Amino acid sequence: MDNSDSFSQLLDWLDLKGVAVEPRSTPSAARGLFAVQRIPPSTVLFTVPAHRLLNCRTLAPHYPPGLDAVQLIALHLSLYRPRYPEKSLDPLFGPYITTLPQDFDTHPLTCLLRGADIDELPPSVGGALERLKSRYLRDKSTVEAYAEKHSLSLTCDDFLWAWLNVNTRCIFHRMKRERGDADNITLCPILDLANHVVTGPCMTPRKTATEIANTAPIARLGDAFTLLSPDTVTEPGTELHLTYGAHSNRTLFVEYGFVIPADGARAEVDVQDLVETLFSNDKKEILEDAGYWGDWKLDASPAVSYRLITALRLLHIDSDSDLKRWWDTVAGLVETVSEANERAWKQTVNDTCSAVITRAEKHRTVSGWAVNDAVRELWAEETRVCLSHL
Ligand SMILES: C[S@@+](CC[C@H](N)C(=O)[O-])C[C@H]1O[C@@H](n2cnc3c(N)ncnc32)[C@H](O)[C@@H]1O
Repeated sequence: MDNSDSFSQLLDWLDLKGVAVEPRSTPSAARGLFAVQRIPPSTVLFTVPAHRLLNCRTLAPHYPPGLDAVQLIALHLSLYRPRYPEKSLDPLFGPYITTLPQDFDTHPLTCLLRGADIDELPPSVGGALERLKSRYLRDKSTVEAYAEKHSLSLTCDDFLWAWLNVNTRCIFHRMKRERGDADNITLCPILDLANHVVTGPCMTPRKTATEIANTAPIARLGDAFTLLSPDTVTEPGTELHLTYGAHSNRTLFVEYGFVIPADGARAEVDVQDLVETLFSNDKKEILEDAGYWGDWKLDASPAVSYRLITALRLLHIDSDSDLKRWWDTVAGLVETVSEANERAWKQTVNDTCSAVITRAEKHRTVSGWAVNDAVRELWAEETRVCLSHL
């Protein structure tokens, strides 16, 4: 939003006056939301009426059926992407769409699609980014087929911009009867200018009546969205944050394109790619049957995830009687298989940590990603976590 008028036009469109927050530039996150006055604890910052939220209910009346919420919102945004410095021509949500980021050139998905080398990322990060790319390509092909059927004109570049807006800016909002429905999302003006923090004072959405009743909204367009200030006093000039979730840096990087520096991050390493090669097919099948295949992590506390311990205990079993004891550990009937087995899996953790550190050493220089610093931090985090285990 280069044009400082855009925010006041947004407030006019939302029919909001005296809002105690405004967007300002930040050194590391483009824009953020800042207090313009002293704000008492847990104060209503603003309420966005249901018809100004961009979601499956507010868009459904304007499109034939056939798309899920992500696809529908992304389609709508891509049809009305502003040609900066021109405003969005959308008669429905133009003043809001005009405030969206101009591009996502530094987002890892954009870098990957433009040819960045996935091997420069830690393997678990690369795997997560490949999965994000698959989600994107699936949505893109669904929306392209829909657009062709309904004679709508789309470009790839605009769809990527739109899809990344949805992926990085949507928030949970109850739209459907089931709480777990993936369509329970919305874009919400103003709120989507808030950056993420892990801990500390945070704004929170006020629970809607629908959410409290645990049902679908009664109103056709769903509920309004009210944002509350943190539960402590906010001084003027302070940045107001949201917490996007208890995400690892891997998830923050892949989904949102940033990482939290060492001291604030929930540091963890996923060692599946190194550990899975150690297993025979038979043992892999046992782990799959037991529900313990994959999602094997270490953190810097230093802790080894229970899933990884369980898998490594099985790795070091070579008799039927020990296998029976292993099943007993899974069932919670005994604590361990044997002392020797405990020593063996701990040694495998050590060996794995050494391998992770050696691998990270080889990736000191990274060049292909617009967010090279973030990539370096991901490698450094792998080293830190693994050193804490040695
Ligand atoms: C919901 S938007 C927040 C507003 C955004 N900064 C803007 O300028 O429009 C989410 C995006 O903000 C950035 N972001 C959020 N929290 C951040 C943080 N703690 N550090 C760096 N960037 C952050 C990331 O680019 C993320 O994809």
